[in-house]
Amino acid sequence: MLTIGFIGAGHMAQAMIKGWRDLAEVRQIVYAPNSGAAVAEQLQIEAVASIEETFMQSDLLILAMPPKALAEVAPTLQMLLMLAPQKIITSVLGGVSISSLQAALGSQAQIVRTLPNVNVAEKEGYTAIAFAGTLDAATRGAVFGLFTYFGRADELPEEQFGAISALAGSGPAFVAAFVNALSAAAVAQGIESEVADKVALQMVNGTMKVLSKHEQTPTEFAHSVMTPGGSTAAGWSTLESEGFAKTIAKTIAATMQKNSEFD
Ligand SMILES: NC(=O)C1=CN([C@@H]2O[C@H](COP(=O)(O)OP(=O)(O)OC[C@H]3O[C@@H](n4cnc5c(N)ncnc54)[C@H](O)[C@@H]3O)[C@@H](O)[C@H]2O)C=CC1
Ligand SMILES: O=C(O)[C@@H]1CCC=N1
Repeated sequence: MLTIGFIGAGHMAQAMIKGWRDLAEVRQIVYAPNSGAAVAEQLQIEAVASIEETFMQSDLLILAMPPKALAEVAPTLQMLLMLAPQKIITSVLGGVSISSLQAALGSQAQIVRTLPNVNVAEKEGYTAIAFAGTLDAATRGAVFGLFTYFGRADELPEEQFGAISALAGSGPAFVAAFVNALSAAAVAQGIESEVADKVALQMVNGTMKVLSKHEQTPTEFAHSVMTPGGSTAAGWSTLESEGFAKTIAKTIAATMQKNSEFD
């Protein structure tokens, strides 16, 4: 039995717990100062009372608190790691590099830096992974296997984590904003809100399925919808003249800028 222990019980921890909960031979436990017990009860896992207890019971510890809480949590973990240096510490802290984690926890710590997204809850996640030099090949393979269980995972150079965080980590929020904007625009044209939400979701789901077949690039696909001289082309032209691509580029840049401030 492998025990995975979470420090932090927020949105990301909960998504990971859901994604892994039907994995045979895995037990999940969680610690968070105020919400741990309630989250554990809701997700039917075990709550533990302290960082020490989480550490001692876990084979793999997931740091899933806000990046700024690392300074608070690290001294306890650093001390515990002196007693059990083999524990694998997997961080999901946005923007926090392996070298910062090593500075906080000790240079010999077995650190994995990951960047999952909330879609892991439905096993449709994306996770970027980088390993500290201290991890052997077998451990890297085992951790990689856990993250591919709930979606796609790639080992990527840390320099790419900022852009990937904006794209894959924050991206679900931006896609949700797009769905919401489509639905709101239909409501403004007289469609009932429930109907607009349902139609927008079905359309986006269908589009993603077709695009995922990779038979056309997104641009080719868009052009296949645009009947020459037709209505889609008129809407597309407004999308371009109103600066849709520029807005997205600025959104990604602002997300990356903030992410870079956490290290
Ligand atoms: N939400 C997301 O989509 C993603 C989040 N992340 C990372 O996951 C981490 C958590 O983010 P969210 O779940 O969104 O935040 P959240 O605010 O939903 O959850 C944070 C959790 O950490 C706990 N916490 C706060 N201070 C703590 C401390 N000193 N010791 C132990 N636990 C503490 C809180 O009680 C809460 O359970 C962040 O580092 C974030 O960068 C990474 C990728 C995606
Ligand atoms: O908003 C954040 O800072 C985290 C990192 C990626 C998604 N959520």
